[in-house]
Amino acid sequence: VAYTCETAGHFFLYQVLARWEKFLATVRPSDGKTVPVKTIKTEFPFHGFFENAPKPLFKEKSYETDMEIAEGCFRYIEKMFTQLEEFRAFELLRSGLDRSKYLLVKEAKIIAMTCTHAALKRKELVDMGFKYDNILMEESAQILEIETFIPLLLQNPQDGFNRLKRWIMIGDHNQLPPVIKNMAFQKYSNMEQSLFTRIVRLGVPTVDLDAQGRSRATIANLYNWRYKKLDNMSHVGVYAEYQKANAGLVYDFQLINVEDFNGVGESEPNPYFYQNLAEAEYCVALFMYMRLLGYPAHKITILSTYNGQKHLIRDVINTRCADNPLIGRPHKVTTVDKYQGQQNDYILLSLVRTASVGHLRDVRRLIVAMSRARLGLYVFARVSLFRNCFELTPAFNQLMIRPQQLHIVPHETFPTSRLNTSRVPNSVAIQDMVHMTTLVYNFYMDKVNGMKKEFYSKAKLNADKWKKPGDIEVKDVETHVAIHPGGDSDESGDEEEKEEEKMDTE
Ligand SMILES: Nc1ncnc2c1ncn2[C@@H]1O[C@H](COP(=O)(O)OP(=O)(O)OP(=O)(O)O)[C@@H](O)[C@H]1O
Repeated sequence: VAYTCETAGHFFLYQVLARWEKFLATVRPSDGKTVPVKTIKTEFPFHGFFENAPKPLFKEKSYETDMEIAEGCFRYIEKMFTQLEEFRAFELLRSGLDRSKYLLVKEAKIIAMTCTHAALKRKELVDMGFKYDNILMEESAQILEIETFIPLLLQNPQDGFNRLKRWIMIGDHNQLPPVIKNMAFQKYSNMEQSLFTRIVRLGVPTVDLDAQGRSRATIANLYNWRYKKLDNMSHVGVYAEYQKANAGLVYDFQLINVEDFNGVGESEPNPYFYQNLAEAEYCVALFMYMRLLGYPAHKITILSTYNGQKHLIRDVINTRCADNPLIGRPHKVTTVDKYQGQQNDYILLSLVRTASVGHLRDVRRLIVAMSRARLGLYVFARVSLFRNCFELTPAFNQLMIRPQQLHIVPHETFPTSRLNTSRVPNSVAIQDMVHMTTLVYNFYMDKVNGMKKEFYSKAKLNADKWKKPGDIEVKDVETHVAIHPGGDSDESGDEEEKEEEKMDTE
């Protein structure tokens, strides 16, 4: 009770402010009389508090200067109590929700929320007296036109005017639009057109990004044709990670043809739930291969263009490698649509379909898929199907310049010092999915056997070194010996202890 913000408030009022006002009454000149400079120093009531301040506190040269110092000191004290007053609400508001609401309305300078949250909580926010001047809307080409307006209406007008001053929309109409499940609404009412896209189509001036800083230049070529002007930022050609090749792989991007496995290509166990087992196995095999070479799992993402395939790939991973500490899981296994706005160093992409192109025919989906990788993009697909799709040709023409079999560099480990531009003399072309899975299995067994061998030879070495009790020589101690037999003031001492101390200070 003694140390609450409330008591601090009373203390300020009755002890601090009262003293300050008394001080002012003494030192302020009245009726044209002058007050001696010295009076400020002698009457100042907070000498004790400013004990640690550089001395002397008052210069005693002019009345104005010393008065300014005194007022500065008081402002310092006053600020502390003002802050305590601001925290006072937290003594009363006990639940996390109440506290966050208080912060939201009174303190927060920047508030982040989704448009869906804004829609759900609109009434609550307006009732709370929520206020804001600027809106920054990210991925606004992916928001329904009607939803775009909700964030603009989270506060009541003041004197008949909306206080909103600025609205910045960031988005890319070349990537995927909002999701409309009903086909009639989507196509015939054109509900999938966002306000952002409408504004762009109407010719409203926009600020266009003219350089990308994510992908290698070679990978950027797969999608930059879709933009008016999209160069590469300078660091993309300069940083070492962009200059080095992808370890164990000949190319930085490749389209890998996947034929039927046991006579099956795409399958549709439920309506619109497309799967392709051969591609799923191939993707996972490449992931396992990369992990065995030393690629970190969190740098690899597996994408597919269908939800069904996402589930199948997850199943394959759970069966083959998720519980294996040598391999584990990739950073994410998800759909291209869900991955819009995200990126990773290496993307393995499964296009699933083998009978018809399906919804990849929408170039916006292709652009999202091609633009997620920083350093490596490996696309698994039925080449004969996709190469004939007119809409996709600018990307597929480039993909098809390279061989359509995965080319690997055996025995190279991650990270490699090989430059991305250098030629690889002894690469191996993978014939098909079965070839890859067999190779990965053998590679895995070799690695495990190698590790076992190393482990046992080390164990043997340790066994050779084993000493019987009494074998250890007692050396003369040269360093300081403590007076007490249990005392340990030895400077050169315990490494572990030093580590602990270091960690403590950090
Ligand atoms: N100025 C910069 N310097 C260094 N790297 C940059 C710079 N700008 C962007 N990048 C790199 O590019 C990546 C992509 O940037 P960002 O996520 O802002 O793009 P975006 O336009 O939101 O992409 P998308 O919407 O397609 O996902 C960043 O993660 C960063 O690695």
